[in-house]
Amino acid sequence: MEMKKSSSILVNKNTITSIAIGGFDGMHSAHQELFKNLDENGAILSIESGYANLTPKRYRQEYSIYPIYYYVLENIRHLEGDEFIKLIKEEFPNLKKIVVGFDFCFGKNRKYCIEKLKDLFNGEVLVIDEIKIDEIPVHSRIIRQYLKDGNIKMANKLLGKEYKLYGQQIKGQGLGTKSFVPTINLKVDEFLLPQEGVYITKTILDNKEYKSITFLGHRVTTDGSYAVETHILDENITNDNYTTQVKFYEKIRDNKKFDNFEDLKKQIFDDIELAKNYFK
Ligand SMILES: Cc1cc2nc3c(=O)[nH]c(=O)nc-3n(C[C@H](O)[C@H](O)[C@H](O)COP(=O)(O)O)c2cc1C
Ligand SMILES: Nc1ncnc2c1ncn2[C@@H]1O[C@H](COP(=O)(O)OP(=O)(O)OP(=O)(O)O)[C@@H](O)[C@H]1O
Repeated sequence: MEMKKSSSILVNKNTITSIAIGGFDGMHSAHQELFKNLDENGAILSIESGYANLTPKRYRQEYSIYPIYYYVLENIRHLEGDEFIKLIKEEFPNLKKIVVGFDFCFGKNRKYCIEKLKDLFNGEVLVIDEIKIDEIPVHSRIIRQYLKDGNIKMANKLLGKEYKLYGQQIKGQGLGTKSFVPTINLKVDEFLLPQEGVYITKTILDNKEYKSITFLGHRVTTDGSYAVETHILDENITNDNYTTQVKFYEKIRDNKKFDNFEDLKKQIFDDIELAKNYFK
């Protein structure tokens, strides 16, 4: 199906004939399976719990061609089952089909689930069985845990893409260029930060992608403060104040305290060699 990405603000809800419902933090491979079952006038109904940190709300549309409509859980959680369905029918008057996963529940105390949805909705309800990859069920909470454990490979496998976060460039200690290597220091809000350590990454500056290596953690060797720092391989990038994106590929080691700057510097150059070989 050849379709352009559509933003929910540009799409009239009257044209929508199918929706997928859920939280959709991560827009991971199981979520994408749901979206495959939407028709060409499909939409995503994303229920905001406030906990999303894999793809915070304003970054989610990037991962689907279907327009995303957001509902705040706090505002709808008190609804009884029939009230919830009534609301959806009012919002999308031409709705014919609802796509949800096997564990979808809704309404007050989440007491209404698939059977109730089929009873209450006078259209098609398509239920997707639990999607697993290598026997591991695909869920946002499981992906979060892999990231917290530094297991980027598994997180990416379940995501169906590289985990990517957005950050704002900030000033560092000013030590990097002088004593080690130049780095872009980032302030990251909203996104889950993987475990402390050194990672093979790609960094996107103004829509251009660069091979990079990224350190996340407390700078235990220098000032002890928490930092997210990216060093771009192969190129000399002057620090321009672009919103920066970092895509994670693999963790190469834990954060470590070094006895002196010289040892840390040696280690950083070894890390850089490893990263260069990874991308060969
Ligand atoms: C690839 C790489 C690996 C790093 N590894 C560590 C580390 O293991 N331990 C540590 O304390 N700091 C580590 N750092 C952070 C350095 O301490 C940091 O770059 C230095 O303090 C300069 O900071 P600045 O950019 O704020 O001036 C690493 C930095 C890079 C780029
Ligand atoms: N592995 C899966 N297989 C099939 N459907 C799924 C799967 N994971 C989520 N869904 C469905 O996708 C929609 C969005 O669900 P939700 O946002 O709760 O995803 P989740 O990844 O399970 O999140 P969490 O881990 O926070 O519960 C729901 O309709 C849900 O039933």
